[in-house]
Amino acid sequence: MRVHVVDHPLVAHKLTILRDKNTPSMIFRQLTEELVMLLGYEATRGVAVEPREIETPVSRMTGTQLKRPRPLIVPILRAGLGMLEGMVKMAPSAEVGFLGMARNEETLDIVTYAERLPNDLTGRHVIVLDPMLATGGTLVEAIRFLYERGAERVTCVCLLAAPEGIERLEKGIEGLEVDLYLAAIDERLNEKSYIVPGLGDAGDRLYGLAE
Ligand SMILES: O=P(O)(O)OC[C@H]1O[C@H](OP(=O)(O)OP(=O)(O)O)[C@H](O)[C@@H]1O
Ligand SMILES: O=c1cc[nH]c(=O)[nH]1
Ligand SMILES: [Mg+2]
Repeated sequence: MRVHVVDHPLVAHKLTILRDKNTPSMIFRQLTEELVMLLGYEATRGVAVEPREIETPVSRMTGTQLKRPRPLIVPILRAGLGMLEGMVKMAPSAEVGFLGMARNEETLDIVTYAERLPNDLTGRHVIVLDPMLATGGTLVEAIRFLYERGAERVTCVCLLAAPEGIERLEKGIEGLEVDLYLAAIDERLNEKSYIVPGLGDAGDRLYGLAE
């Protein structure tokens, strides 16, 4: 797995406001979108392209276009949904599929409660969106699932990760090719497996309290 931390003053600035517990949901959603655009720019550097012949008003030229099949963006519900709009703005011709996964806050077991993806992901570059990589359980499940469906390549875009989660991910997906893009790697997990200092529960901060 290749881990890329996007080291940029705009990312650091926006992330600081996002972490602040006094930042209201409306601003949190807006900042999430802006951060995803910045991370998404880096994360899409490696998307497959092909030449395209065009005619400008002045001459013919060989330009570039995204290769088909286009990348498939997969937000992990709920919190990943807050990252979708920013990513789609960066790659408007990409397709979108959905994975609904929730971690049981007591047992930390992962439940997949929704899935709306193409049955066959052969040849697809999948870009997974989830703001938080805590224990890594969710992302390990998601990545394995996508590769089992035939994905050719998986890129994950997260806002924050705990070192424990990165380690578990590395072991859990050994042998699978994954690029992980992050705004920051935090200190650790607390006793409830929340990221410290983190930003709290991303789903709750985006959308209000979960049932
Ligand atoms: O690395 P892990 O320990 O698996 O935890 C990370 C997961 O926890 C959060 O989702 P949550 O389960 O809270 O669901 P939600 O988005 O519906 O709030 C987050 O968005 C990740 O999906
Ligand atoms: O810190 C954390 C850990 C898991 N999920 C979150 O939303 N936040
Ligand atoms: Mg949550």
